Amino acid sequence: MSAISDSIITATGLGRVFGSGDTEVDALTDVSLELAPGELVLLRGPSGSGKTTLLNLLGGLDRPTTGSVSLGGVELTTASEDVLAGIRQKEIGFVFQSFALLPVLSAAENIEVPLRIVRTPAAAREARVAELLAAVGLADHANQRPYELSGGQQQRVGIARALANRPRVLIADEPTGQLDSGTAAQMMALIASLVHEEGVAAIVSTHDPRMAEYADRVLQLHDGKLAGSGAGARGRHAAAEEQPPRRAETAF
Ligand SMILES: Nc1ncnc2c1ncn2[C@@H]1O[C@H](COP(=O)(O)OP(=O)(O)OP(=O)(O)O)[C@@H](O)[C@H]1O
Repeated sequence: MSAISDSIITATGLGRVFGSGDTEVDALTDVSLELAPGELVLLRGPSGSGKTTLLNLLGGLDRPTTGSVSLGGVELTTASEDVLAGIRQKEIGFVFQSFALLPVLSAAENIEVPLRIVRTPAAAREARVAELLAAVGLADHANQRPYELSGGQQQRVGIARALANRPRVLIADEPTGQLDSGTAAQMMALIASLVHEEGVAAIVSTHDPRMAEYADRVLQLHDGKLAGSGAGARGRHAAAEEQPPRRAETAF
């Protein structure tokens, strides 16, 4: 009940068909979900099950064939390109499997890019970049370029950049796909702690079943349909540890 009224993203009956005629593909069929602040939802499913398609729709990078997505009360499905661009810049942080850093910029400058795009004043940019570099454990690597950093360090920069404008939603498509398993686990732990600290609603796709350890909730996609959902390990721990005070807070 409270998750519904608190949710930042509400997707209802999402469907996405690619192509037409003989080449038509039902990439996504009748997917409904909600995301609440401070919640890390893991999106699992085999290759081709529709994870990227769903994340693109939730992030306003693509429009559904059927259904609707609202973010903070704004209906993305019918929003103009200008409105969508503004929402993507200010309300959503994207993390990509390929890191997608600008190679000529340092770690600090990469993190600063989204702040420059929304014309944040220099002093505030500097403070936010320093805060984020520290939060992702790269305070000593501020001036290094991506090629001077390990894959895990590059993805830390990617996560910091995604959070730069204090988005309400974090969307990460296979953020650990290019990392070894130890680094991948560190990255998910980092994402989980930042999501909870910054109160961001996060949805993260992965092939790796071990990542459920860090999630509050796990959604399973199969052939473009939601095939199941359940509490992640974090969600189970949180429910056991936090339920009494939460109930008291939401008793009304
Ligand atoms: N632009 C497109 N044109 C045609 N078909 C597409 C397009 N994008 C995705 N598809 C198809 O939609 C289905 C879902 O693809 P999607 O990339 O969302 O899956 P995924 O779960 O993210 O896969 P992976 O884990 O391999 O990234 C697949 O059958 C794919 O071939």
